[in-house]
Amino acid sequence: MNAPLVVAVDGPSGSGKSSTARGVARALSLAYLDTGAMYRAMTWALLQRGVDPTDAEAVAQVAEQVRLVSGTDPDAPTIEADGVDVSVPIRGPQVTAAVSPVSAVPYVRRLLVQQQRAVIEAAGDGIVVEGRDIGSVVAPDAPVKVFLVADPVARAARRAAEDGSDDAAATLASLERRDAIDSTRAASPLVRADGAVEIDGTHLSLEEVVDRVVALVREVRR
Ligand SMILES: Nc1ncnc2c1ncn2[C@@H]1O[C@H](COP(=O)(O)OP(=O)(O)O)[C@@H](O)[C@H]1O
Ligand SMILES: Nc1ccn([C@H]2C[C@H](O)[C@@H](COP(=O)(O)OP(=O)(O)O)O2)c(=O)n1
Repeated sequence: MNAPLVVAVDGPSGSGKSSTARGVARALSLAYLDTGAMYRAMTWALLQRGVDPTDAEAVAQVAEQVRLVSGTDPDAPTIEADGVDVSVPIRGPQVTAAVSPVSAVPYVRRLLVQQQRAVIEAAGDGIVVEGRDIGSVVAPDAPVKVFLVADPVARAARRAAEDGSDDAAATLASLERRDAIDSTRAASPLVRADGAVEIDGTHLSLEEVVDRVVALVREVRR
């Protein structure tokens, strides 16, 4: 059996990774994996257990107990932690504020990268995987790698609209704080992977971004 086709979509917060990856998966009948949801679900489970997310040693000690299950249907992605559907609470402000330090802990990354590779191997025809280190660490051999960027002000405005917040300045500050931690951490920082095609979605519609990625996939499939 051939290895599944992997489409890696990386980029900073709010650049459009989830929407683009789901759109591409739908257009090409591929599976979809949101690795950010896994880091968020891990963070949720640690907070539930009373672990201080900035205490790297405690985080590493408890992380192994957490059982995550990711559903890969782009029309209805799911994420469970310890048997609980956490799709809603992982988007809340407590998890958003705590996820960057948790995802900077090398042991957490080792655990989750292992699980992500298992999901990729189990994907039939192929899978669109989105996150920060997919093209650089999780699937460096992916034949299609996209680095999606957008102007921070546009990213914050989109995210604030999505969250129903009228405080775009606060959203921008939170997003820039997370960008800074995610890009400067020692373990798998957000970088443009070797061979990744950069797409700037600031002035493109979601459909245009999806079409560009679909075209990249069709090129490698020819
Ligand atoms: N090219 C685009 N044009 C306009 N809005 C977009 C575009 N791409 C994404 N969005 C919107 O921006 C918000 C954040 O997108 P999302 O896919 O969640 O980003 P990420 O996964 O990178 O955090 C969503 O509300 C989404 O609908
Ligand atoms: N492959 C990944 C995916 C996400 N992360 C971290 C970095 C992010 O701050 C958090 C949350 O990721 P998520 O993609 O849900 O964040 P946004 O929705 O883009 O704001 O997880 C990571 O370190 N590696």
